[in-house]
Amino acid sequence: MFRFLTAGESHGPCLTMIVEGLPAGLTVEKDIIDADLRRRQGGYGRGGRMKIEKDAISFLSGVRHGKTLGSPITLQIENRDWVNWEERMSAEPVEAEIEAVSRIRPGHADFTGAIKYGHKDVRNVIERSSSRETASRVAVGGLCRQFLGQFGISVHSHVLSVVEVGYEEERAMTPAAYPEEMWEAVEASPMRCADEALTEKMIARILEAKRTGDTCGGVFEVVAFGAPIGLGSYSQWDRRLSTRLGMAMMSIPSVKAMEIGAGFGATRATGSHVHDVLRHAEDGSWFHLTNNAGGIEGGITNGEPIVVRVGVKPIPTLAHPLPSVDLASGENIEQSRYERSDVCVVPAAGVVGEAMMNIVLTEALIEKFGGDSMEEMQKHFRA
Ligand SMILES: Cc1cc2nc3c(=O)[nH]c(=O)nc-3n(C[C@H](O)[C@H](O)[C@H](O)COP(=O)(O)O)c2cc1C
Ligand SMILES: C=C(O[C@@H]1CC(C(=O)O)=C[C@@H](OP(=O)(O)O)[C@H]1O)C(=O)O
Repeated sequence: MFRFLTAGESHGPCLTMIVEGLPAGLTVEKDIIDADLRRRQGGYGRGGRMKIEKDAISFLSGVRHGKTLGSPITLQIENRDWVNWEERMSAEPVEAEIEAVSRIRPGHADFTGAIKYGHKDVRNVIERSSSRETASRVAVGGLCRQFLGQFGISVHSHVLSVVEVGYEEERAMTPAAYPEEMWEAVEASPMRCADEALTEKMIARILEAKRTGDTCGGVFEVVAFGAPIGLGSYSQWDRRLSTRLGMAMMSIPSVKAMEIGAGFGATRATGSHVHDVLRHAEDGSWFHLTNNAGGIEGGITNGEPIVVRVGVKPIPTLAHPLPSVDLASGENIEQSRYERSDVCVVPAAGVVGEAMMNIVLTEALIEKFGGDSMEEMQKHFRA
């Protein structure tokens, strides 16, 4: 069984991850994980914190001489901002009076977290509800990416829209719709969008929001290539790959919607326009003429690219804050709190989405072809 846990406060000393269930003998490179961490830090619209952090992992257990041992893998990412927070975030009691945060930000976890855990200082909520935690997911996803690569599976993401600015035509989801050059253009774009003109328009939209103290959401797409037919199952609700991808994508903070394949679009057309016609090629392989199912039928991969589209709400912290409540006084106030914040994170959230796709596929691949070593797993996979 593959599983992982993450720990760490946003302004604490570090983030820690423990990953269990990867087979022994997998070659893992720190540089590949660090490159993913850098991609998550990027994207137009990020705030001041990303100028401080230089995310990179250290392996603390489970890897020797560049190969997994089959034992739990511990990863760590340093929070460089910690030096500015040592007193405010000290695990030990401190002499100094630390001012409590009490003005609730609408749309963040401030209200629900404070009420649920009985915190009088919203700082105690912010620290773990912060999406700093998504760096941990990307690190775990970077391990999974290297594992899946050994079985010919690769995962990419790109941005489809920011607020109302996006592709006007419905995009196909067949393998031909994703040429290799497209991903090169995505990686070169500050919006992680292959279309240069659209990239410019998205940036202009973010700037416009920023000028008025506002924030932006949008939609990203994650695509997995090379997954074999047969991952996931219809046998129980929680074994469907669609269920597991839904949970994984919806777990990303600020994600409010997800579609598989044509998604809501499939509800606006009739069956003859939606279902993907199956063909059998002369070499014995299977393929579909379209991919509206997004690579999953009956909760099981069908051999086509797995395509999910994920909706990200606008960032809750506004430079021009909304009215709210002060938790300490109970008074309605004209302005909630503003602190340093991102304005748009759709490109970064896409990289987190890639990580979650890598994680779900790793779990499903191990479930189907599992083995204690890579050699054993490769044998099962080939069979
Ligand atoms: C990569 C990333 C960075 C984020 N940065 C911020 C930020 O700087 N300020 C903020 O208010 N919210 C930010 N968010 C969104 C909040 O973390 C999120 O809205 C909050 O945890 C509440 O969860 P919910 O939106 O899922 O309800 C970010 C989200 C992601 C994925
Ligand atoms: C630290 C990260 O994102 C943070 C997510 C976040 C939030 O409220 O979710 C608030 C901001 O934190 P800070 O208040 O320290 O500037 C973001 O920078 C990160 O992505 O690594």
